[in-house]
Order: sequence, then C-alpha cells, then structure tokens
Amino acid sequence: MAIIEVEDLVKRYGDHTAVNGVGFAVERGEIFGILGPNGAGKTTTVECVEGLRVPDGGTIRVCGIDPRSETGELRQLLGAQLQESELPDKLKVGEAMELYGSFYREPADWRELLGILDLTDKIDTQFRRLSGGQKQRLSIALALIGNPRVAVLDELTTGLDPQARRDAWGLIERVRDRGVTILLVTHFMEEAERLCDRLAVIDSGRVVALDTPAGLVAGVDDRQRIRFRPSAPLDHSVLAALPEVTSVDRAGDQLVVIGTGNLLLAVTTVLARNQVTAAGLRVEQASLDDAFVALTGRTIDS
Ligand SMILES: Nc1ncnc2c1ncn2[C@@H]1O[C@H](COP(=O)(O)OP(=O)(O)OP(=O)(O)O)[C@@H](O)[C@H]1O
Repeated sequence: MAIIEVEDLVKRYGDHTAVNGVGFAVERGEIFGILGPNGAGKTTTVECVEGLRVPDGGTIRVCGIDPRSETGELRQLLGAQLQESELPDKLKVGEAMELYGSFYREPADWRELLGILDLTDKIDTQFRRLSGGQKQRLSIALALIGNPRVAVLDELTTGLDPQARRDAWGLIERVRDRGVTILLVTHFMEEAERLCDRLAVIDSGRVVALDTPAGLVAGVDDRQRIRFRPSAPLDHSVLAALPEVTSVDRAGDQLVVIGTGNLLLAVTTVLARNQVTAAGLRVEQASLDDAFVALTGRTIDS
C-alpha cells in the first residue's frame, strides 16, 4: 500500500493556479523526490501533504489519513522539517528536542537522535551559535523526534557547502534505513540522482515525468558517446559497420562514436582486432540534467 497518495491536486493563490492536477504515490520506505524549477509548485504540493495548506481540489492520503480533516493524527505520523526562523535564538539544542518531543505520544529517544546526527556535543549550545550544517542536522532531528512514519524534507541542503550536503545525504539514507518514508523537495540534480528511488518532475504546477532517476534519463536518450584518440589511423567504416554504432565523427585528434547497446564492448573489440589502442577514452551518457531540459525545455536554474 502507498504511504502517501496524491491525486489530481489543485491549489490556487487568487487567480494563479500554483498546482494544477498533481498526482503521485509514495511507497513505504522510499526516498521520493519532487524536483522542479523555482515556482514550479513543489513547496505548495508538500505543504498540502503536510496539512499546512488546504487544497482547492483533489485528494491526499498519508497512511490512509486525510490531512485536512485529521490534523492531530497526521502530526503523530508525519515529521516536517522546521524552517530555521521557527526556533528561538536562545533555545538550546537539548531544550528544543525535549520541547518538541513533548508534542508527541511516542517520541523518539532524543539523545539517541542527536547521537545519530552528530550533535551530542551541542546539547547545551544555543540555536544561534550553531553552524549552518548543524542547524540543518537539528532540523532533521526535530523532524524525527515524533518517531514519524513519513518525513517531509523541503530544500534541506540549500545553503550547505558541498561536503555538508554530502553528509546530509548520508544522514537521510540512515533515516530511511530506520524505516521512515521520505518525501524530499529539491532542485539539486545531483541530490535527486544520488538519493531518490523515484522522482516526480514538476513544472508549472504539473507532473511532467515520474520515474527512477535512471528511468528518466533512459526515457530521454539512451545513446552513449565514446571519445578517444586512436593510436594509429583507423578506417571509420569498420566502426560504422557495427550494429551498435549510429555515427562516427572526427573532432580534432579524437574519434567520437555514438551508438546504443553494448557500444563500449563492440568498439574496443574492433580496436583490439585492428591493433589500435584508445588513449583518453571516455564514455558519456545523458544525465538527469539532460533529461530535465528535455522534459521542461529549460535548465533547472533558469
Ligand atoms: N502564499 C502564496 N501566495 C501567493 N502565491 C504564492 C504563495 N506561495 C507560493 N505562491 C506562488 O505559487 C507558485 C508555486 O510556488 P511554490 O513555492 O509552491 O513553488 P516551488 O516549486 O516550491 O518554488 P521554489 O523552488 O522557488 O521554492 C509560485 O508562482 C509562487 O510565487
């Protein structure tokens, strides 16, 4: 059974339709990503899932619960990451965990959570004295304090440096390993590719694609490109004759072979047979960035 089900969700702000028929289902234990450019409707969608906004149309179920009518029950099941500004500057880390834990029927052991999130030595530190990465880790800890079955993380790693971002990815995976289903909003391609089991790409309030990261890429372009410098002149036609090859071109001193299937094996076998070695050989495949451009007609930052 799906843990989160969203069908035909519509949300308007005045006469602007921010979410226009969004639908997806998240299975238990998944890290499910919502990827899209600024203003696509990602946050509005997850705020409806969290019960923070009232949809104008469609249905949402979280563990079978309608966020609109069973808000109290939803709070016990769903952990939402707090915005930074929601914590008082002088509140200490331990106090915040204690306070937020008191809102739940069966809170997690907050000391254990701080241990997992590498914040044990910050228990007596005021919120304002934490670094950006520590604040983010605390916001994950607070999202998990109620022992939720679902955690919603919105732009969790925005503003973090690359190392802190990678650390956060490791943490999210550990949270999933504890049995929590994760709904993750992001506009970082690498994050989506590395972390998410499946992704809904949202653009202008609609889901334009929904698949695994690899499936999205393959759906757009399954061609590969091999570049190398041949150690000796090679008749292009021996490569062009291979069923895997669609084109062979020269770019400076390099050959560029484009094709599908087991292209690398086919090309290297021909080279070996002709006693040609391939210097600087690179295999290039379409990336999630390419898939995103193909799906939305623009890059994620434009
Ligand atoms: N409270 C609001 N009142 C009016 N319009 C809003 C409100 N919140 C969002 N919008 C508009 O709705 C659209 C979708 O916004 P939303 O924040 O859901 O997008 P997003 O994909 O999360 O974008 P971002 O990546 O920039 O956070 C945008 O055009 C935004 O300007």
